[in-house]
Amino acid sequence: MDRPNSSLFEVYLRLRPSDADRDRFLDVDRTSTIPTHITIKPPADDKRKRAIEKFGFTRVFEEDAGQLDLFHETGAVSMIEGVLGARGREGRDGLLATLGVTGSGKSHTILGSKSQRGLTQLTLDALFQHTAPYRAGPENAPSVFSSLCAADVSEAQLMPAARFLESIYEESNNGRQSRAPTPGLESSFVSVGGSSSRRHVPRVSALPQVPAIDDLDITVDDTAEYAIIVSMYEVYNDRIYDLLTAAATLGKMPQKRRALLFKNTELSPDRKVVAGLRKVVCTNLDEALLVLETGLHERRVAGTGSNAVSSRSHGFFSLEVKKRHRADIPGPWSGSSLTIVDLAGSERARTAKTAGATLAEAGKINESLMYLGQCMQMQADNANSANPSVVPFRQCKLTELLFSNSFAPTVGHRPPQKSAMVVTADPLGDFNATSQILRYSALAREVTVPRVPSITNQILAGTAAPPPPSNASAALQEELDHALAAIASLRADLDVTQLKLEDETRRRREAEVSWQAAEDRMYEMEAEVREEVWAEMEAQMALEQRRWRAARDEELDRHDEHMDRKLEVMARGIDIYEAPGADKENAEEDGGRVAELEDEVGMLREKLAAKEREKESQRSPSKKMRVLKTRRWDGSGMGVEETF
Ligand SMILES: Nc1ncnc2c1ncn2[C@@H]1O[C@H](COP(=O)(O)OP(=O)(O)OP(=O)(O)O)[C@@H](O)[C@H]1O
Repeated sequence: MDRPNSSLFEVYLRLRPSDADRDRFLDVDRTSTIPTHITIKPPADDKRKRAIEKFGFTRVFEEDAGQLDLFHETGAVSMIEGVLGARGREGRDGLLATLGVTGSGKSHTILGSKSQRGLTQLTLDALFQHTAPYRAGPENAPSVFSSLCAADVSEAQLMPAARFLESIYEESNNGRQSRAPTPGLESSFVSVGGSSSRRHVPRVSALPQVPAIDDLDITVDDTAEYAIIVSMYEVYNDRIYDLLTAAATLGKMPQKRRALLFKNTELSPDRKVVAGLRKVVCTNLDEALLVLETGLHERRVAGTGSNAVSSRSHGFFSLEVKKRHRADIPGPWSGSSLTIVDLAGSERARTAKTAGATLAEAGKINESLMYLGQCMQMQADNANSANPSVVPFRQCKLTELLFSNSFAPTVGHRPPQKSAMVVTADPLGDFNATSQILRYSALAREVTVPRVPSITNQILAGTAAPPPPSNASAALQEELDHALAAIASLRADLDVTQLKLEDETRRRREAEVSWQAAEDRMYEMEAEVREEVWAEMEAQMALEQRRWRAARDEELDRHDEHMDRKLEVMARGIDIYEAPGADKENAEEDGGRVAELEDEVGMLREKLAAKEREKESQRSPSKKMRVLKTRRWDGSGMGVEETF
């Protein structure tokens, strides 16, 4: 079984020492000087009758391997040289991650323990040691700091480490007037008391100092000057959260954390970056270690059934190395990042004794690790394939963060990131969970030594049937080998499919619930809208009615006035006619005139009566009416009586 020629990730396996009182299920193949293969055999009482499987890695580190072995042999040094960049050249991004079952030693490897430093601390130490003579200094001088801010491509908020650490100290002290001593000087921080958010910021001298890396040979570009910037974030429930911004709000009211985007920015068309992070410019190792401790404190941890302090999020620690040409007028800054990732434990949701939010978290963790598994499997298959398939890394935030920059960019000439994964395993731990991780992370796998099933034993032993001829037995054995290999491969696929199915089922249920809620809300909204429209229509109708009545009344009033004026004129005419002293000669002539007027009055009376009837039928009862009630004509003259 050969390892693939090339893959996106180098994959290392580290075995952790264990004193558990169990059978060992994992053995290292020692046929080569540098071990690269292991075999796992299922427990003797395995009901599923699984075969023995063999897996290949870039290298296997056995239980006695120390932190320095890992540091030297996993390519950490060449990654450091990568971010520093060759003389006159831009650097290359690097990514170092750990993957494994909960409690298998991921955090121990990457972050160390109480007594030992991990790959992160060793990398920081190496970077600060070797860039010391070439660092732009002082990094926090206003001109350097502002040029670093201007050169940032990720919409970040940069802050000098001293200010960042001071702000945390003061804030966590609930506004008490005290200043944090400058980090790096003897004992940076002491216990912070007097508030409900009491916390202890570690003394640098209390952090592990071993192993040391004094004799390291690292190539640095001596024509350049450097600056080192630290940022930390986590992927929690498929969202990216800044750990340093959260740390800076300690002691304040808890705020809703803002999820960040992983994207190409205007200034970063050639690679994706986490946008909007808080980044801390560190001038020395102690500052960087304190920032790391502060971010780690933020990272969510909780006791689960599988490990007392299991990481519930995928933690990312990013070391950005800024570089520019050293000259009287320095050149522009370029930057490369070395990202160190502590992946969450892969305990299965159903085996972890978790509940509520923790169960949901376990679901998300398993989901993202399942997608990671698919990507890892695909990259291993692709490495030796003439027709490589597309690695499906866009399925979740975790795989996007890990894989997006692993391919040559379509814009610019930036080399793709160099990546390494350290898979950790406990050879005396949980066989099912460990074998699953090994299956999808290994660079090569095969079923080499099939377990002979009991029926085969019987056939070969000749107890159940007459012994077949020896060549027939060999053929049968070979056939069984193939069958078992096929079964093992199908089983691996089944595991992945089962996880996928569980995930799909959960998603379907969630979708159904939200669909139902949306439908209910829709009905509610429809009823609300109907009521609103109805009320609006009624109001409009009432308004229109009022307007119409007002217009009608106005019209009637105008008409009444007109009639009144006419009657007045008529009455005045009659008065003139009856005036005393009119001479007799005019009487005859006037008689004719009176007859004419009488006719006209008759006509007007008829008209008035008609109008009156019309008015009666239209007039509103509330309206004050003027009614012409009676008119008398007594033959000796005309009289009009008005009544109201
Ligand atoms: N190589 C090792 N040598 C010594 N101790 C180890 C080693 N690997 C792990 N341990 C110890 O085993 C315990 C569990 O390890 P660790 O916390 O690193 O597991 P983990 O895989 O990170 O778990 P989780 O996923 O829950 O965070 C720790 O006490 C750690 O110190």
